[in-house]
Amino acid sequence: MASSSSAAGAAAGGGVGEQRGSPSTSVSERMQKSLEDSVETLLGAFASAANQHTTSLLLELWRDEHVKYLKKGYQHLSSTYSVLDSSRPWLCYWILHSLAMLNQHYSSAVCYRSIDFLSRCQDKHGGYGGGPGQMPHLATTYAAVNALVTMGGEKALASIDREKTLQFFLRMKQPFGGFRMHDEGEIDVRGCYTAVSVAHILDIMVPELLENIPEYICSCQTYEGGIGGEPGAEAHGGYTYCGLATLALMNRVDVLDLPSLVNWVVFRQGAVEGGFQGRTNKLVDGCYSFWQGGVFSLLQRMMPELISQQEGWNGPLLAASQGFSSMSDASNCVEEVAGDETEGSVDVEKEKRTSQRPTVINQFMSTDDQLLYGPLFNAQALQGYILLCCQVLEGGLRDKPKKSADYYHTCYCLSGLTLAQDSASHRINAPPPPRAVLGPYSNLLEPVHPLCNVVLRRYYEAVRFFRHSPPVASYLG
Ligand SMILES: CC(C)=CCC/C(C)=C/CC/C(C)=C/COP(=O)(O)OP(=O)(O)O
Ligand SMILES: [Zn+2]
Repeated sequence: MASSSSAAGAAAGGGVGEQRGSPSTSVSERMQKSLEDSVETLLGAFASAANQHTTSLLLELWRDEHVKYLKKGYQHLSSTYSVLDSSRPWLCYWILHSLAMLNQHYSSAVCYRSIDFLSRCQDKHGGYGGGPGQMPHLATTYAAVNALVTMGGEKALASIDREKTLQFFLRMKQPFGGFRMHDEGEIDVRGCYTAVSVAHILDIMVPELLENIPEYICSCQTYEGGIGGEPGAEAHGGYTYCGLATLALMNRVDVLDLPSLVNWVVFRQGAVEGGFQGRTNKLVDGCYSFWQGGVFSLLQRMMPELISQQEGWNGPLLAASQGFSSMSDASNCVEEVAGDETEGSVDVEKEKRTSQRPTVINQFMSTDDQLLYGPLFNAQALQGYILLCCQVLEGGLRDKPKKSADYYHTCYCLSGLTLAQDSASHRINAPPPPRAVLGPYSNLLEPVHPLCNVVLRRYYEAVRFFRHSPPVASYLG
């Protein structure tokens, strides 16, 4: 694609063409056709240079190589990445989460060592720094907590000081709704997301933490429709994911102009490559498979809100859900979590009442819950980009061909891959139909929670664990 603002990723059925006021059928049909062609184009290019056997090998996820690459990295965590000395909880998270998506189990020695290391990164006043003794930072706090949730088990989860984490978050909180990333640090939408995602998992979402966040994120939505890092900044996939996920966690996506956001993000998928770019006129990059793919995953779960925001979108958007049931009865939400709550402190009745609205967060309260709508992007083309262009034969995944693999891109390419595979599932946590998985079905990864990006079964374990923990003192006022 080089630097084109690609006509890609449109809703099947052509919502984008209509929204722009152009002759909708021909534009949307052409866009849809171009998306459908993109995997074919990639495969065709490879097939002409290789025999059929090689082509099917290229569509395989090279699990063993990736696992070897990740395990080797984890063994040498302290020495290999001295440039990332202030991001060591990130390395733990990227590697452990990648292994979890690949369904690899860690030895108790690895867990013990990791919990001990992350505990030494935990500041005595709350939050996690980039290494032992370093200043606590919201981003490394998110990474450390997600790494501990990914390992799971009481020792890992109980090592997090919830009370002090909340105190740290409240110290970073600004009255207008933003968060500083660290003491004296920058304020941007990452701060809102990292604080709210962690607060959601730890069950410390107190009202004063959430005050004015929706207004702040709303002020970061740009004329293009995506979300920038701060008011006035350019719309970018990383910040759009952070902003949308934060609001979804708070059930406040109503403050955004969702049709405009959809209009921006559908054009971020490369019509030729199938991968995503982070912003207009930039190159596609494997890591946006998650940041932009995650935006799509969330939008797929907030279609009723989107439809209600713009009349006239019902036709094209509903067409995008072909093959999906139109609306499910959400009343069976929370059964999964509620079933385990009998002796716990969760107000099941309240949960059930709020679950009548199919919000993103409610849709994950039950592993039984239905996905109401199909994806608004070309999930096959994205899988094609990840498998064909981002895998490195020696192990690991990358931004794009000619770049080297690294743990950040390995984590976010795999996170995007699993979301793309799951986007055609009809139920949360149910395996997708074979046609949804590009390449052999053995490519299928463990499902992740699109709001927190941890494997789904560990998300449920952590949510149950913290809901059964005593309320933090700040809660009691
Ligand atoms: C949870 C958490 C901390 C999320 C972070 C989200 C995220 C990835 C933000 C993107 C940051 C950014 C400005 C990248 C642009 O880099 P670039 O100019 O090198 O890339 P580009 O050319 O693709 O825009
Ligand atoms: Zn990248």
